[in-house]
Amino acid sequence: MCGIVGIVDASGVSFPLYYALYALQHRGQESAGISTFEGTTLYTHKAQGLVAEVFNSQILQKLQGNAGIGHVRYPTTGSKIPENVQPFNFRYLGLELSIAHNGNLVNTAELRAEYERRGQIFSTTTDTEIIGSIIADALRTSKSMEDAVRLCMRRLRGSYSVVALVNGTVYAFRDPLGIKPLCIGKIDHGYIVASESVAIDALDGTLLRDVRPGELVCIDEDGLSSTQIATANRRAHCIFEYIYFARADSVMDGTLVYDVRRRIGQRLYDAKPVEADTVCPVPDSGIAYAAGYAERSCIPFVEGLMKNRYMGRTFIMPTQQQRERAVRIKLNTVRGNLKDKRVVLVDDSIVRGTTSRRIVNMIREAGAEEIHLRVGSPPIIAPCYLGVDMPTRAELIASSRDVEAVRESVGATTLAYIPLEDLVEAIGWSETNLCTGCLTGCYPVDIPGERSCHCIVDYVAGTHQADLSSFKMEKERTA
Ligand SMILES: O=P(O)(O)OC[C@H]1O[C@H](OP(=O)(O)OP(=O)(O)O)[C@H](O)[C@@H]1O
Ligand SMILES: NC(=O)CC[C@H](N)C(=O)O
Ligand SMILES: [Mg+2]
Repeated sequence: MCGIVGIVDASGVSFPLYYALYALQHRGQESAGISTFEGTTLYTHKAQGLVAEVFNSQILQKLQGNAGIGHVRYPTTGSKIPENVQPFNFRYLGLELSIAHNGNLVNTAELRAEYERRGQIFSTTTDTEIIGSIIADALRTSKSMEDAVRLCMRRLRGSYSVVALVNGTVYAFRDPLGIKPLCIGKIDHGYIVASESVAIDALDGTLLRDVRPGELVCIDEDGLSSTQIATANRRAHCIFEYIYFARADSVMDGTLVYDVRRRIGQRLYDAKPVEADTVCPVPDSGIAYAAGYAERSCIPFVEGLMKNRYMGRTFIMPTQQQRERAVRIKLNTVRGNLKDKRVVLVDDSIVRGTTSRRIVNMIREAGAEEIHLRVGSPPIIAPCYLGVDMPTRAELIASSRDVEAVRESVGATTLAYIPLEDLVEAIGWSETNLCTGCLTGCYPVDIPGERSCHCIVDYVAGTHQADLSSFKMEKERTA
């Protein structure tokens, strides 16, 4: 679930890109990269590590130009090797293309084989390079960016929000189902597209609207324009973005994520009330849920776990050993707030069970009398193929256990999950407009061996609509 950003700003982009990536760090901790363009030169700096480790002001000063893109990676296809760090560059007779992607394709192998047969040489093992190859190949044969993106939308199966820098113009597009988020903002001297609105906030910008599913947005020195490339009969926004991935202060597809999580917390109490002394969140993402639960139950919100602020997210770490060790360093108990207490412990999700098992144990050792675990998502029973690194059923604690067996396995006194209908209502999109694959085992794209709920996608004979007025776009969003 990487983070992407694209900026055109008349006063230079490397520092704004850096700040935007900083705001998106929670979406990918493995590597970071920026490409900018000035004159005829494409500049790129990228490496493994956190944003603050990869860049410093000297490096940023060398990334010249008024247009650029950036990426933070959380690997889903292709391992954790330096070659797979984004953005990826493609150069051909004066064409300078750089590309960054959030999402995951499910037809990578067949597309790669096809392009290899056509003579394409690949230097990474990611799905993203395929997207770049399709675009570079189309532009090389003098097609327009609109045609190149139309070809992508016809050929790619899976999720993709993409930013591309083509000779100093920034393009952004979102798959026809809008699986991964992408939004547009106005900043002082230009425009920004980013995975989440917190990146726009970091630059003191204004969120204009989300990129529509199937839309191609173009930003250059003249401003912003947009073309609808494809339309679908439904959306499929990733439900796990609302549950875990997005920052609570982001507005995503029209909804403040904090509000969604707080509403879920309230409904969690309604679904299975319990008598207790304290409501305790599992930081970070359990906090908004616990706030809602405490509000509805009138049980005091008390922090029984403290998070070490220098630790990243543990779920998105690549190996189980790293995740296990990290949970203990990341979270510690506040003993005085737990001793002899009946505690409602609220978290957003139980995926592998690494976190819950460990902290239930820690809270019990701190002297809690009862631990009632409440979870802001239904049981996660099926893998994600579309951008979250939970690839097999075997690693998901709820895929082969019922609620009672999960409770026993994590050691809680009671355990309750939010029902899917309540989660969907709290989000505000109908279930048919959400991707619920990890909760239901039914996916919005065809995946061999899995059930799919079919979607119909139409390709629009796209006319380029100049749309330079931010006011007009704002009105559109609120209409
Ligand atoms: O069952 P598990 O496999 O342990 O995964 C679920 C946990 O992982 C996530 O937290 P994480 O520490 O990644 O990030 P956070 O600080 O944003 O909550 C999530 O919020 C759950 O707490
Ligand atoms: N999490 C993501 O969006 C990852 C993008 C891409 N699939 C990669 O693995 O690099
Ligand atoms: Mg957590």
